[in-house]
Amino acid sequence: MIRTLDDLDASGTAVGVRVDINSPLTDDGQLADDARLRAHVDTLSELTERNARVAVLAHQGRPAGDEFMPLSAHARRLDELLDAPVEYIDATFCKAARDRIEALENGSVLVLENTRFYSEENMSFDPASAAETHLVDRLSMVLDVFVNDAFAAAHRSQPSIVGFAERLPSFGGRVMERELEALGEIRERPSPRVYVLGGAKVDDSIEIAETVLQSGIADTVLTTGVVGNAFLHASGVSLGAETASVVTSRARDRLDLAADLLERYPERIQTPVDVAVERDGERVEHSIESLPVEQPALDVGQETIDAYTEVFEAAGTVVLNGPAGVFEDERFAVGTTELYSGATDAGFSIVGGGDTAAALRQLGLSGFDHVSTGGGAALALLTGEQLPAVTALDSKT
Ligand SMILES: Nc1ncnc2c1ncn2[C@@H]1O[C@H](COP(=O)(O)OP(=O)(O)OP(=O)(O)O)[C@@H](O)[C@H]1O
Ligand SMILES: O=C(O)[C@H](O)COP(=O)(O)O
Repeated sequence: MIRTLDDLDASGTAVGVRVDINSPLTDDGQLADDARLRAHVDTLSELTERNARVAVLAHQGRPAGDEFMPLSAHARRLDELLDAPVEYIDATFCKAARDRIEALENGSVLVLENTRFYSEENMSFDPASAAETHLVDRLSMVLDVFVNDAFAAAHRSQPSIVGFAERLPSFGGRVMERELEALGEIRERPSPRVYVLGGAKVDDSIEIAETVLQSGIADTVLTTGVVGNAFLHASGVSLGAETASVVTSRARDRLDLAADLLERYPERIQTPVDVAVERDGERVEHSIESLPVEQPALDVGQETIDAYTEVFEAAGTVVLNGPAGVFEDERFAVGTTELYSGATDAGFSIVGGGDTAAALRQLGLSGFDHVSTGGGAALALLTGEQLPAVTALDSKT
């Protein structure tokens, strides 16, 4: 069990808070979505209301990526979202940054610059080595305690995620606490547990299917999206050249594993029984028996939706990751809309995945028991992995 804000006497202390506000950006570097910022409001407000001096640490994008940007827009948005004053400095751990932290008034917030502007933050370290990095070493001089609220980056062993717990009294923030509570005890959630794997990360999803089936975390895996097409292809269904080419370009070396899983778990993996394609500008559905067709399969069809919805009705827990079709096009958002809505009928429904959460907002879907802020971190927990951030916090409790 990690220590939480309930265990922290925050008043007057300088608290370093690692958050994950890595967000989609517009072409001119503005925030396209602020969901991850809003998620951290509880933790940050609680600390400022309790008179702490708060230094926010966060990353945005990856080096050389399109979204590798300063955190100035994030700081402006946090200033709007929080009642406390929020400042920004384009430095992370140099003397100027440390002086600003020391000069902070109780109850105010300073957003430090993108941690990934510094090379060490883009590498993996064990906690003891992470504690020796320049970022952790220098910030530890001016911080009294550390709060890790960055659940969505908890699967990374980067200095700002795992290093501070070696140097400072460390606690999990409210996002970290809530996510671990909802996702950490997946084996305790009511069965049958059903995983719906869609989207386009085919190799990852095939591996997840193997882990959750083998470990018994999932009773049933339902496949949709390109993942569903990949399982169909692996089972020998001739989908047509276009769909097969999307599948093989996405699944580099895991199609054999998909075929193997279908043989090992014939009763526990379901593949689509029909698909939707575009013909003359219209959505047209085809049963699997009537394939191949020339056009690419862009969504699951109505019979698949009905069959999967029936599985949800008897499910104790449903975990969904990845859209069921090309939801960006209204004609092919049917599978995603209906399956995600149907899943809310299960005893407990969990949605994970950064793009998935964006799809839900775009399609106006809600009513889930838990929508995770994490993509990779959520899936890592839902396949039973131990997260480095949690190990670091745990070891110091
Ligand atoms: N049948 C299909 N053919 C082509 N593309 C598809 C199909 N079904 C879904 N997609 C695409 O998959 C993409 C999303 O897949 P992705 O695996 O990135 O989702 P995610 O798991 O929510 O993401 P993340 O793991 O990054 O949070 C969407 O852009 C959607 O258009
Ligand atoms: O968006 C995410 O999943 C997290 O912010 C982690 O980002 P990363 O995959 O670039 O480490």
